[in-house]
Amino acid sequence: MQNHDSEHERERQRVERELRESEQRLRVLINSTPDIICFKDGAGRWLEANEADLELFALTEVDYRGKTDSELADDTHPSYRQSFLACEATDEAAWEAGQLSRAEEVIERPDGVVKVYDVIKVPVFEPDGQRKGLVVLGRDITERKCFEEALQQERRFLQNVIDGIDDPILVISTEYQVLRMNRVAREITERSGSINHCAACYKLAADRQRPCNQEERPCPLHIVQETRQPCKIIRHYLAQDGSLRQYEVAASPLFDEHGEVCAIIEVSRDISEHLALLDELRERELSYAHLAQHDPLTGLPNRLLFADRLSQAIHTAHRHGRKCAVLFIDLDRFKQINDSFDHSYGDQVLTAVAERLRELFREDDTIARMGGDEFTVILNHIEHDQDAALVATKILDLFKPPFEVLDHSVFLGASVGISLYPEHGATVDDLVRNADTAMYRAKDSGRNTFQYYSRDLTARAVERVQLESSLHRALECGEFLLHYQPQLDLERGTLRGLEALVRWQPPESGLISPVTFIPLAEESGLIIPMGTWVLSEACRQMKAWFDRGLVTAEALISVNLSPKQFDQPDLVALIDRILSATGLAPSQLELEITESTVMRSVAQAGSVLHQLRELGVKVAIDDFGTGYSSLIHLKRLPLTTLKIDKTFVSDIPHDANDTAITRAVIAMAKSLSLEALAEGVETQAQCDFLIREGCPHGQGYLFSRPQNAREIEPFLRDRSRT
Ligand SMILES: Nc1nc2c(ncn2[C@@H]2O[C@@H]3COP(=O)(O)O[C@H]4[C@@H](O)[C@H](n5cnc6c(=O)[nH]c(N)nc65)O[C@@H]4COP(=O)(O)O[C@H]3[C@H]2O)c(=O)[nH]1
Repeated sequence: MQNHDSEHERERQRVERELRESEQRLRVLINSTPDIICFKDGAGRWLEANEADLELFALTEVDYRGKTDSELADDTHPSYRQSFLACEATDEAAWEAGQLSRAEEVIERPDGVVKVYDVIKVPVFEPDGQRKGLVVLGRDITERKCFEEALQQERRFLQNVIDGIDDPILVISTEYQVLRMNRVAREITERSGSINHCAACYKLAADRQRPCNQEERPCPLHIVQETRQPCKIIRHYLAQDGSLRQYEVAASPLFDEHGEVCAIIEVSRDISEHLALLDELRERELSYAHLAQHDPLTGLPNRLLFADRLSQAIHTAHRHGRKCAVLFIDLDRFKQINDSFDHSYGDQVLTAVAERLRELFREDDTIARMGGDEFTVILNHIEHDQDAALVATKILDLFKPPFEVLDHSVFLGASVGISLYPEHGATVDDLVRNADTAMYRAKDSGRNTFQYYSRDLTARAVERVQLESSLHRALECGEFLLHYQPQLDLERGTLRGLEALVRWQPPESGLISPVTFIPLAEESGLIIPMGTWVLSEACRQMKAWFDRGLVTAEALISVNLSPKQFDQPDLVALIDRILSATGLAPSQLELEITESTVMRSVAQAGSVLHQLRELGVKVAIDDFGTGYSSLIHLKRLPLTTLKIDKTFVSDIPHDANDTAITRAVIAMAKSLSLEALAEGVETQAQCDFLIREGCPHGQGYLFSRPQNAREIEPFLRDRSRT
């Protein structure tokens, strides 16, 4: 029994020793950690705490065991009070949660140091649910918290800085993700309904489902990634009020630690106002420039701008070896109007005059008001001296109808002075002064007229202007007629055909030669209607002669075509229409075109000639030998006849040169399989020479002068018998 007791005692002592040792090991263990560890019982009384915990709460010298937090709060320095009470509250929360809970607890120490602990509380229950004990583990996170706080502060500071900028700022990752934005950018995205600030930039800024592609919408992210340099682009946005806003988007790269672009900073600035201001300034500048160079009353260029334009016109004319003209216009009777009515009435009359003048001129002509009732005009590209007179006449015609101003009909006239570059001056001042002098001469010579600075030009221009207006009348009144000159087979004396030659028979004078009026008709464009009439009349007459048996089916009617006629775009169609209308066979029509007309543009002429040949019409080269035809070109063109110019024929067979040329032309015609026809055959000697040299055809006074249709008929009758 005693043995049993002592054994029991030894066993107890061993267990006690082991327990102590285990407790010591446990204590060493829990004391070896810097974390705080505490065990409480179900009523919140401290059972055990490690050294870290005791030191934290300055409990090393306090008998803490069996005391609650509230009791310890009374036993320790008052600065701990708040921490103990807070701890008690979080203990309770852990009990109620019934499971591990975690929270940060702040402990303010008597030395003023504030510690933050990350505290885990694990409640332990009895099987019947009674509270058994609470394990409290805490880690000092004061340093981390300080670091995080500093970081937060830094972030807040930076955010405040970018929020303080009034332009929207976005930081965008290379994955298009908006990483950060400032206040303005946030407000804009909120206003536009894109609340998700972390959305992709294309969704946020452009409401797109995929990244912008460079063509539709330039992407600063792409540009910066490619160039690694900052870039600027302009973007247009429709604002909520419907106005179009323009933003300048400046993007800069953000590099990572490897030097790679990891994001961009995009700063957008609304430059709409700035641009509008620039536009306004530009417009204002333009309007100042306009005011400085224009007459405020009529809006026409003023003296200053006129001088500038004239100097340009002189320069251009000089460079291209062309002419230009200055017209100086002074209103007749304007002073009377100004004196009879008030000045504002006079102003309105001047405005009306400016309006009429403006309508008359082409875009590249300048019309200016020099002051008072004086206007000037610059005519660029004057081809002939007389062209300026035609314009002056049109200006004078402008003044024929009265000006209706404020219920009054005002009759005005004008005097026009003309100076030409380079004949009448090489500078702005010379040309204006001389046009002015000419204008005074026009006033002296009875007003409502024009004068050139040089008198002989005026005389010629007047004649030309009159001739041109008479030509118009001639066409309207049917004053043109045709003469016909026979063309013969030189050897047999039979009729080859007839050349139609136009004449003008004005009622008040004798016949006028085409040499006088054809060039003018050509210049004024009148040649087109006139030429059409000649063609129709010649074809009609030829058909009539054919129908009456005066000419054979092989006989031709030759009609001259001037360069402008040849250039008509519908020439081939016109001839086709005339042939159909008159019933003449195409093979009976021969068109005469001068060498120079064809040589201007061989390619174009070739195409027209081919079309004419396809129609069945013959084509003769007129005045052959006077131009500079290249044989190669002649060979390529579908011609039928070469007409040897009468200047060569007139001196054969005496003149050695002309004889040689005529001989060569006949030989050339043969080698090109063309028919040669000599013009201006006046003597039998000429005719014999031509026959000897093998020229098959000719025309000239030797056989017949050109005569009207009725007069030529006996010749036709005679020849058709031969
Ligand atoms: N010295 C002399 N002259 C002779 C002789 N035989 C004829 N002539 C003249 O020589 C000119 C020949 O016409 P052209 O070379 O086509 O030259 C024509 C032609 O280029 C042009 N022309 C005439 N009628 C028309 C026409 O209807 N339309 C076009 N576009 N031009 C025409 O006017 C030019 C002159 O015509 P015309 O005054 O009728 O002058 C005609 C004719 O009268 C002669 O033996 N000796």
